[in-house]
Amino acid sequence: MRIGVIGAGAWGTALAQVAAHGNRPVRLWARDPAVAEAINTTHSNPLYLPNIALSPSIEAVSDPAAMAEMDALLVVTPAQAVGAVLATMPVGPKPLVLCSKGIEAGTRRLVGEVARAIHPHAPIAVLSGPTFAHEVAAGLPTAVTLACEEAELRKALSARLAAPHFRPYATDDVTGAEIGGAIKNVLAIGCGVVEGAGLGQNARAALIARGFAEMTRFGLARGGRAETLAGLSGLGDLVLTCSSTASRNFSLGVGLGQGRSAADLLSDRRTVAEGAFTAPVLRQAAAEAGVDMPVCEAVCRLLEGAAVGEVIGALLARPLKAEGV
Ligand SMILES: NC(=O)C1=CN([C@@H]2O[C@H](COP(=O)(O)OP(=O)(O)OC[C@H]3O[C@@H](n4cnc5c(N)ncnc54)[C@H](O)[C@@H]3O)[C@@H](O)[C@H]2O)C=CC1
Ligand SMILES: O=C(CO)COP(=O)(O)O
Repeated sequence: MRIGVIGAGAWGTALAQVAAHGNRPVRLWARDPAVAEAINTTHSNPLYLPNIALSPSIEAVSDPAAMAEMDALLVVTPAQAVGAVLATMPVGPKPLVLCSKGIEAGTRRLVGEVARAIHPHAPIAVLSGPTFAHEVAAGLPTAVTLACEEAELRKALSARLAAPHFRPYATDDVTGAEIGGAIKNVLAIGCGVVEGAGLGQNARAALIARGFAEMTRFGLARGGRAETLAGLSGLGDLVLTCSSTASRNFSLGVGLGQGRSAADLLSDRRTVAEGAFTAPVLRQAAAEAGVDMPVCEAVCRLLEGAAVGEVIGALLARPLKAEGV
């Protein structure tokens, strides 16, 4: 199975490196020809994944037509760009493996739903989990969820993408896998705020646990399964992203917690902090589904510039309730 990767940011490049293990040929599409040129000439991606030597069997291209020869395509652009980029790609009946984490603004569709609408003949899979790109690219042990409704394809993709340090766990719950990855980015911003404002470890653990209850409520309402939400792509990724400044979302939250504005923090970023885009869409999607998500709502308010003390105070002053989802 010849693998093509769409998107040469940190995660697309790391996934190309995984798929190229054992010197298997992989084609990596970069929007910017200069990025493709740098990858081909230096076998590295200094802009998005510095200090990692890439396999010479990765060939970078910037012409979408070059992806026509591939057997399966991994989609790894920022979530808000998936629709526009996929519309330019020669997909047809090729499987699409969605690796971006988010919900599309305006339509409130998960990335898999966006792909299905544009390429209705392409089978859909989702690869998601606790995966900092630089660790995966450095060959550190990593496990992911690989979701696909079609059993044969699920098996084939798992076998093709597995590597000695990279272990996919299979499920047919595509929706559940997508929802975990999208929502954890919003919650990670909240945990970063807790860190930046010095609110302590108890508060961070409370936010992770109550945030997970929100993720589960929303995931079940959209048709995902509880076991997926409690797995690698849900709880696993939530714990990772809520624990480290290696996360762009957590770091954004740290800045907010220190009193800087979202506009200021986002203005000097080349790399994507998906939670900032997902939060307002999630607020609408939750209202539409009738799901109460107070922690995600608090993150929206913080991104809009509300004061940390006021937002945390309002969260804590909510009526007391029973624990559970
Ligand atoms: N970096 C990580 O550790 C992980 C990231 N992800 C997800 O993968 C997706 C991509 O993230 P990264 O690779 O980290 O992003 P990045 O910020 O490193 O790079 C983004 C890439 O997308 C390109 N890009 C930006 N806007 C575009 C547009 N409008 N059209 C086409 N290309 C565009 C940029 O040129 C760049 O190549 C996100 O949804 C992220 O949540 C998932 C797992 C791990
Ligand atoms: O999705 C990720 C880890 O699984 C990467 O997290 P950040 O986008 O917050 O860096």
